[in-house]
Amino acid sequence: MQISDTGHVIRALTIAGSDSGGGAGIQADLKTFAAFEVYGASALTALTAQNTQGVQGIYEVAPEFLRQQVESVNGDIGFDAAKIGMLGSAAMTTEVADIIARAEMTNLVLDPVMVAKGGASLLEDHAVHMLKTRLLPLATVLTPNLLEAEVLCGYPIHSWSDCQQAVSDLAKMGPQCIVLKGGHATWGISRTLPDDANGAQVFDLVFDGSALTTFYAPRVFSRKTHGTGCTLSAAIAACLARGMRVLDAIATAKTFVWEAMVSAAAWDVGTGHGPLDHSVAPRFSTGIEAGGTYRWHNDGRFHLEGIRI
Ligand SMILES: Nc1ncnc2c1ncn2[C@@H]1O[C@H](COP(=O)(O)OP(=O)(O)OP(=O)(O)O)[C@@H](O)[C@H]1O
Ligand SMILES: Cc1ncc(CO)c(N)n1
Repeated sequence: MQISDTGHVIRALTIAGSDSGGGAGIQADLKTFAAFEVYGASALTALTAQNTQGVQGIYEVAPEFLRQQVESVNGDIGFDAAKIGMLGSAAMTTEVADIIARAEMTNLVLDPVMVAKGGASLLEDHAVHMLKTRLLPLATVLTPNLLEAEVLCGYPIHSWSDCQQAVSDLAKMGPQCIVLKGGHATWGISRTLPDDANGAQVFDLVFDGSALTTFYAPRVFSRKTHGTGCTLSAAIAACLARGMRVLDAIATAKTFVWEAMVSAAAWDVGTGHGPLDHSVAPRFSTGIEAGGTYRWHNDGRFHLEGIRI
């Protein structure tokens, strides 16, 4: 376990849904915290009966009981960072916003989970307004995928300039930093990316309110992508808990997801969209500067474009 300068064990809290299949949600978050040697606590918003093929059922937790879980953790263990994942309902979204606002929490990573990989809805439509107005302003880092960014912005995102417009509009809603995840970019959008002729690159576009930072990594051609978003946001939270700068935390988290995806290609869990391998060792990025374009190199790190290695 990592110990802080003041001598306490570094802790992170996940407020999210349970995935019985173990690949996404709370389970992915706790495995990720452990990989980063951060003590993980959890508060469950919902239980899903889920596997690599899809979501078979959802059992909602009462919002008051979510509050009780957070109070139990906060009153005894505490946490240095938190991540929010699946919220399920508008009532739960409001409850979590109230809890977070009152806790005056720093280091909050908000993954605006809306739909599972198989297509099941994980957020009521009318919760989106609450998410936008109550939770986005409290986020240190917001991590929408393309579909989630489209819902939050209210327009389709079909090109690189749409992506730039979207992160700028999302920043106006209050989060300090936005990571627009490009994992779901279709071949069409990939062709419109700078310097990507055949969609072989996956991009993430980061905006901190003043500068755009772009990360490119080689696309991993794998069906084992269940829980990539949960793992990314949990890894960012773990890195923030450890005291890392936001951009270094994002680059480190991306590296972890990429390595976990590549490693998972070697084995099978379930018959559908398999989970990642959370047992890979994190590789820490440092010195990532706002405004740069970073590209993955086969030494396993992101390098600033134009710099010889
Ligand atoms: N095929 C891929 N190859 C390499 N990196 C990928 C791939 N798919 C996703 N990623 C990366 O994984 C991270 C999560 O992105 P993604 O767009 O899949 O999130 P998500 O849709 O929220 O995930 P989830 O399915 O868990 O909800 C991003 O950093 C993205 O760039
Ligand atoms: C519980 C849960 N949270 C988030 C996701 C998104 O991957 C999922 N599939 N299941």
